[in-house]
Order: sequence, then C-alpha cells, then structure tokens
Amino acid sequence: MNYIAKIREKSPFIYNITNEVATNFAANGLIAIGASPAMSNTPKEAEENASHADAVVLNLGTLTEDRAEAMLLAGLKANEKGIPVILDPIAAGGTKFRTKVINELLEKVKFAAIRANAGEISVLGGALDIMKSPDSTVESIDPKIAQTVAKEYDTVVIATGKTDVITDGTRMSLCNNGHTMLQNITASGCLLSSLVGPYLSVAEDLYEASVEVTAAYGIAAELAMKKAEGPGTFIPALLDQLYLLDQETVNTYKKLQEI
Ligand SMILES: Nc1ncnc2c1ncn2[C@@H]1O[C@H](COP(=O)(O)OP(=O)(O)OP(=O)(O)O)[C@@H](O)[C@H]1O
Ligand SMILES: Cc1ncsc1CCO
Repeated sequence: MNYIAKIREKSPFIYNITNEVATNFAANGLIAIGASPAMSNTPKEAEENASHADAVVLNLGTLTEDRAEAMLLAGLKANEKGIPVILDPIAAGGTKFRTKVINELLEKVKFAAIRANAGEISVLGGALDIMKSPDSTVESIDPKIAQTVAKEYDTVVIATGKTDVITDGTRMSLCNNGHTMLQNITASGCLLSSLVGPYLSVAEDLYEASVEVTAAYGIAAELAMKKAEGPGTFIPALLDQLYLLDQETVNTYKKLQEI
C-alpha cells in the first residue's frame, strides 16, 4: 500500500493534545508528511476536536490537570466515533500524578497504538519501576515485554530505541532504521507519535501501518543526516526529508525483520 500517497490525498486531520516542547515540531512534521494538524490542550474543545478528527494523539509530556481532563474527554469521544487514538506515555512511572493519569487513560480509553521509548514500555510492562525523565534509560527493549503490553491493552505497541520493536501481541517486527542524531534533539519520539496518527487514519491494518511509519521516520532521519552537520541543521533537514519522502524510497531503504 502507498501510505504516503494516501496521506497526501486525504490530508487527515490529526488532533494532538501534546506538550509545549514538541508542539511546533510535531505540527511541522505532520504538515511535511501531508497531514493537517491541530494542537489544542483545553478540555473545553476536546470532545468537538476529537469528533472531527481522523486520528487523536495523546502525549503526556508537560502534563497538567487541564490536559489530563482534555485527554480523557478526547479519548472517550474518539472511541465512541471509531477514530484511532494514539498514546505517548512520556516518563511513565516518573511521578505519582503522571502514573495515575496514564493508568486512568489505559483503563478507560481503547488505544489503537502506544508509541513510547523502550524505558516507558518497560514501565508499562512492569519490567522497570520509574522513568526519571522523558529520555530512555534502556537502549532497546526485550520484545517479549512489548508483546505483554500489546496483549494487556489489546493495542499495537511501538517501542523505540536503537532497534524499534513493533507488535500487536501476535505479530512482531524489529526496525533498524533511524539515526543516533535523533537522540540529540528533543521531541523526536513525540514527532513519531504524532506521525502514527496519519498512518493509522489511512490504514487497513493498524499493525502494518505502525511498522511502516516507524521505518519511514527512521529513513527520513537517515536521509536528513546526509545533509546535516549536527542537531541544529538536523531538525530542518528532517522536516525536509519528511516532505520529500515517497513510498518507493521507504520500500527501498526499510530495514525490517519479522520475528
Ligand atoms: N540509538 C539509536 N540509534 C538510532 N535511532 C534511534 C536510537 N535511539 C532512538 N532512535 C530513534 O529515535 C526516534 C525516537 O525514539 P526515542 O526512543 O528516542 O523516543 P523518545 O525517548 O520518546 O523521544 P523524545 O522523548 O525525545 O520525544 C525513533 O525513531 C527511534 O528509532
Ligand atoms: C524535554 C521534555 N520535557 C517534557 S516533554 C519533553 C519533550 C520530549 O519528550
């Protein structure tokens, strides 16, 4: 399937409740791939925005009480309308407030996908106690832990790191695309979580679309580093490569392994 052409043809509306560190970068990345983003954090708009959306992305960075309320309202409304909801449980386990909100969301909202770094998925899978910061303390995850989380929440898990693990609890793939420079900029994972939105909005199979977006993003980063000199030039180069990306390039460069 030509995901990128489909996204550009449909220009899906992606409603993001996200953190202020990632907001501008994620909105620009979504536009670059061909989607139409909205970033809004107030509970007063959450249900209406969610009901018009093609996908809803809930990102737990810079969490506030207002944002937690907005996320629950948006998630429930999207579930009611059959719109895919994506969770980015930043720094899961880091504080009591954060853990309570993540647990409540996981209990009440059905997520189409959870995208998080290896450490955060390890916390959700009970293999690690806390994440002190949004950065992962685990370079890559044991695929079995990602599988446990996918089964427990009946969702697709995208656990990122040096090697990304994507699983729906039954099927499982490893992705080796990407570049270490993604670790030298903030919100690289947040942008990937937002990009899962347009991919799932055009998907026939949520797992396949999740594998695809993970590879596509990693390839865009690899191509960006052919032009960039460091983090400062990498950010605009990554946006350029998302804008220039086509399905043929993704098919040529993807490094995927089914396990
Ligand atoms: N060591 C690495 N080598 C290559 N790519 C990597 C490496 N570590 C992470 N990545 C890539 O970086 C991207 C972001 O993943 P990461 O696990 O850092 O998310 P994150 O910690 O949630 O990010 P952030 O909190 O900064 O938004 C993914 O595309 C992932 O494949
Ligand atoms: C640095 C940072 N702090 C809260 S959210 C965020 C963006 C990357 O997760």
